[in-house]
Amino acid sequence: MSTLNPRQLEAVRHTGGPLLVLAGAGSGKTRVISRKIAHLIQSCGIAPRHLCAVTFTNKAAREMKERVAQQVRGREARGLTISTFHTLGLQILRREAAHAGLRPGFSLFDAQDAEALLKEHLQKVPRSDSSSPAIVQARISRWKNALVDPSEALGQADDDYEAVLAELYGRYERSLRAYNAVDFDDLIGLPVRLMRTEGELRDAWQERIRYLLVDEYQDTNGAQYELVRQLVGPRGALTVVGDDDQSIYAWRGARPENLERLKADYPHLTVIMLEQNYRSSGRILGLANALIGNNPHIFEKRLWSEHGPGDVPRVIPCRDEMHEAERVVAELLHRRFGDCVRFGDCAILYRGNHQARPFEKALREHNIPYFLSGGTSFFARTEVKDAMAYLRLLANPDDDAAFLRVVNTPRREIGPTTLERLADYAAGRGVGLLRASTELGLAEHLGERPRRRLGEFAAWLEGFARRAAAAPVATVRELIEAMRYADWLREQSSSPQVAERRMENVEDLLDWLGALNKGELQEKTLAEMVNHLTLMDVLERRDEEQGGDRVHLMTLHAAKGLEFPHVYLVGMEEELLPHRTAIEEDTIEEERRLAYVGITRAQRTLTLTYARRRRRYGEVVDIEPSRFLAELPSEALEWDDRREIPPEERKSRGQAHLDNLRGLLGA
Ligand SMILES: Nc1ncnc2c1ncn2[C@@H]1O[C@H](COP(=O)(O)OP(=O)(O)OP(=O)(O)O)[C@@H](O)[C@H]1O
Ligand SMILES: [Mg+2]
Repeated sequence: MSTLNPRQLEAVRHTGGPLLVLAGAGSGKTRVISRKIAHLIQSCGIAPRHLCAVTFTNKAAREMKERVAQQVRGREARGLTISTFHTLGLQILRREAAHAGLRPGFSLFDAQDAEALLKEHLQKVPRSDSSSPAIVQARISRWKNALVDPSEALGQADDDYEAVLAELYGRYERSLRAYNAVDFDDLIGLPVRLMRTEGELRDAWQERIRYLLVDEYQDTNGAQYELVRQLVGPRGALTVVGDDDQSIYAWRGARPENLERLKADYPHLTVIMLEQNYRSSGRILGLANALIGNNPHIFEKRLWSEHGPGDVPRVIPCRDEMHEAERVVAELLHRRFGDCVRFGDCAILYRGNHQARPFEKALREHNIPYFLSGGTSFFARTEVKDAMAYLRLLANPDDDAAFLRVVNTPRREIGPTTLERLADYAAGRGVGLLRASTELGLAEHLGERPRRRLGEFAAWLEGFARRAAAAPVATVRELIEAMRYADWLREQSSSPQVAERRMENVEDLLDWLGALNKGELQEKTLAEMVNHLTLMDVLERRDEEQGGDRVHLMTLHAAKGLEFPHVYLVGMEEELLPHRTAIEEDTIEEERRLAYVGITRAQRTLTLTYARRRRRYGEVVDIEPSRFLAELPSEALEWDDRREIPPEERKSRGQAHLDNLRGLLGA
């Protein structure tokens, strides 16, 4: 407890009623949570299994576990739950599956699976075919996050289009249930529904979770808010910490007003504000305060720091995105070999994932190790998931999620209604979908044509499965060829080059399988090889996560809650940060908060960069520096490389803005 300031200490010791810690970036909110967990176990005698802490990402959960482990010895912490909302929801659903109408072993559909399901329905519902599955899915997700069910959605629809979407929502839900599957939003929504309708079940969970702590509370959405309320109940054994200035998930239904709503829902709420920042040097903090000062505020906050002023934050203008990447890489090399800074202490943060590419290229060219968070891993690629699903199904005919993934890949004209009836029938018989496809009893539920299509598919696949037992790798190759997967990829991809690259990924997977089969694992069955590959995926990810001395690359959203000694906030440009859609939709404040999150990740140095030209949708366009640069106090920034802009270009579109900035700098 010695390293907590008096307000933090008060927050840790306050266990008598609900508590909100409302404070700016780097003020030790997350530290309060991890210390409080230790306090509740060690001083309040609450058994760890009755404690639950919720964080925003898996990475944050891992870090929190590490922080707690420093306070509480392994044995003492047994049974403690530190997880994301989704993992907590999954844990609840696993226990209460039957109450939620799910059978054990239900599948979890990721966004891709869900979109594929919607695509099928889009072809069936009149007037819906012009919508993209992603847009429909986003709408459904918003409904689910607001705890609106399909019939309510239909009731609320005020035009035809909304009504069509609500209808799609209903069909989507029925399919999910028929497949014994849930999607990500259900992980929160279904537990909430259960707690609302089944008093005993809710009481049991309230008994189980005697104290709940929530980090990054400003980004909870309606469903998550309600889950917290149900779990906590009248006892109010709750600590939440948050910062309204870091609310950056409005687009996913997060509601910073949930901070205010707490006061209404818990009249005895205590609010503690923290004002000392322990993370950043004074100049960096000054920039952050100045920037966020341009947003209106629900709660006024001031942050101060005892650290010295530190290095002056810099701005580096660059010619284009490649130049930007090279400049940053040159800086990194300089830090590494000039200042003996670890690569792992440096982070490159950007608005959108696509911005990572030039950086990856430049880092590779200079042999700088890096770790890209949130990029698409090999095993998350559609084509690799397709091939893996075929492998899984060959190895285990009962793998229903794999069956659903491949039954229409490539297209086999087997519609959602057919699949739902098949799922109903299979559930009644207690067999997997693939087996059910060839059973005679199906005739009572399905017409002749759909039954024939299903039967043909199943027989075709079973033929391969039999041969796979003796010669797994060769058989899988044959299968990929027999279904003309390469042609399907060409049909599905935006260009022949993309299709080719995707086919190469499939080839890579097959090569990998071949190597496994030849190597020490020669005797292994297909099932064992598949499990091995799945495990490799897990291992690879874990390796990435723990990964040595590497530069971090991630989006601003992914950087929330983290800190790095040296931060490069790149692409400080109009239409990038703030993002173009935010400019169009007038949601600049959220973009400003995003920039604030970026700046406040930095501990010792902060470097802002922008490109004056950038390739956008295949065209090179002139770019203006971000308005947020102009909002920063000029005396607090060092402008790099002023010669960068040749005089003849001074009349370019971005010039007015630059002149403005220069004026501020007195240059
Ligand atoms: N009382 C303290 N004494 C020394 N260091 C502290 C203290 N409180 C917090 N810190 C350190 O300050 C840094 C920021 O703390 P923490 O991550 O908990 O802040 P936060 O409020 O959760 O930030 P964010 O809003 O970005 O999530 C951490 O490195 C933490 O260890
Ligand atoms: Mg935090």
